[in-house]
Amino acid sequence: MDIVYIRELSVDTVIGIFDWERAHRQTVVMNLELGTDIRAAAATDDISKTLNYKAVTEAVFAFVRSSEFLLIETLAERCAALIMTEFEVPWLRLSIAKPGAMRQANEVGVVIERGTPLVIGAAVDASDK
Ligand SMILES: Nc1nc2c(c(=O)[nH]1)N=C([C@H](O)[C@@H](O)CO)CN2
Repeated sequence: MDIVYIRELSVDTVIGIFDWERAHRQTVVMNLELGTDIRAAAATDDISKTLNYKAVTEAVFAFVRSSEFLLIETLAERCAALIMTEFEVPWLRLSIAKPGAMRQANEVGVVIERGTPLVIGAAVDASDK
């Protein structure tokens, strides 16, 4: 499986369980690893044959910016569903961090993996040997 990735996507949004968090936007930082098969795009040099990271970045940015969830778990799950549905991504790993949410820590957050990794290439069958 190949991966198209987006690192350190920063978005201002309403997120959190406390009153002050409902009143002030905070920055969340996202990392995305998106399972794909890049071979058709590489063979043709054609953007339409790959997972366009610009399109994914813009869609995720717009969704997160307009969201108002309490938990980063909910935000992560909804972003995963959006990406897998709109961009036909079969597998992804996604992290969301809230830098500065905790005085004692540099950042806190969640990492989720969803879907089934793509298997690329012929499987080796032991009975063929
Ligand atoms: N697992 C989680 N724990 C906490 C969350 C969260 O979204 N997921 N949120 C908070 C508060 O909103 C926090 O960010 C403020 O300090 C606490 N724990």
